[in-house]
Amino acid sequence: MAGSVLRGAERQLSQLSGSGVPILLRQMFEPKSCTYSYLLGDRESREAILIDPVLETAPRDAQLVKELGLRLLYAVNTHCHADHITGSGLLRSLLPGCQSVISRLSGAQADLHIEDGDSIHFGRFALETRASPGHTPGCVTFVLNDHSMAFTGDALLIRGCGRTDFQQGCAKTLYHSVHEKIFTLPGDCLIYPAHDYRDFAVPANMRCGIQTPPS
Ligand SMILES: N[C@@H](CCC(=O)N[C@@H](CSS)C(=O)NCC(=O)O)C(=O)O
Ligand SMILES: [Fe+2]
Repeated sequence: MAGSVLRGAERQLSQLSGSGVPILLRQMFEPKSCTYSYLLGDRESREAILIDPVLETAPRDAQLVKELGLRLLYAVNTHCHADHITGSGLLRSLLPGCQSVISRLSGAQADLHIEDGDSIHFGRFALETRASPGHTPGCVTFVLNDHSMAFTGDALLIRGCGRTDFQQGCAKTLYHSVHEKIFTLPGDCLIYPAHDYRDFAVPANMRCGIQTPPS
């Protein structure tokens, strides 16, 4: 049943935003590209946004939006992805009223183009757009209006950052973005990256690889 699939693929995170207003937050994972997508909703108005959806999991995401009784206003991209096709195009077909969003600097097609300083509103909440170029020139970080959460795309990953060797990447630019746009957030701001690359090889090889008992 779809419900059990959804429960396996999503994670319910913090219930309260920093301002004490209850926000709905679901973290969803797409295993092929190791991508996290984030569904954020206002429990009162039921307005919602989805950050970094993936094409293959767009039907799953649309179903979750319906099950939770949400109205998806925006399918938002932190940047023009190189490792997967965005689900925003399919989501706007599956969920009428949903608009696709990406930065103007990305050069990509979308219903809405955003720039540094723009806010995306859903119910009582808003996401502030912070330009955080370096991985790509059009990368942005989305910060919840009370600064309790930040969605960093590939600018800041888990103990690392996005690569800078293609898509007009620049290590120096990314260094400045991370230090000036992300590290300046409050110390208790929760960081939600776009990927979780789990390294299986090094931990296994530290234990002498895969050991099978002698036959
Ligand atoms: N290293 C990745 C390979 C996929 C990849 O290149 N991912 C990008 C983000 S999607 S454009 C990236 O910046 N990765 C960080 C890196 O250090 O490579 C993998 O392990 O699968
Ligand atoms: Fe990327």
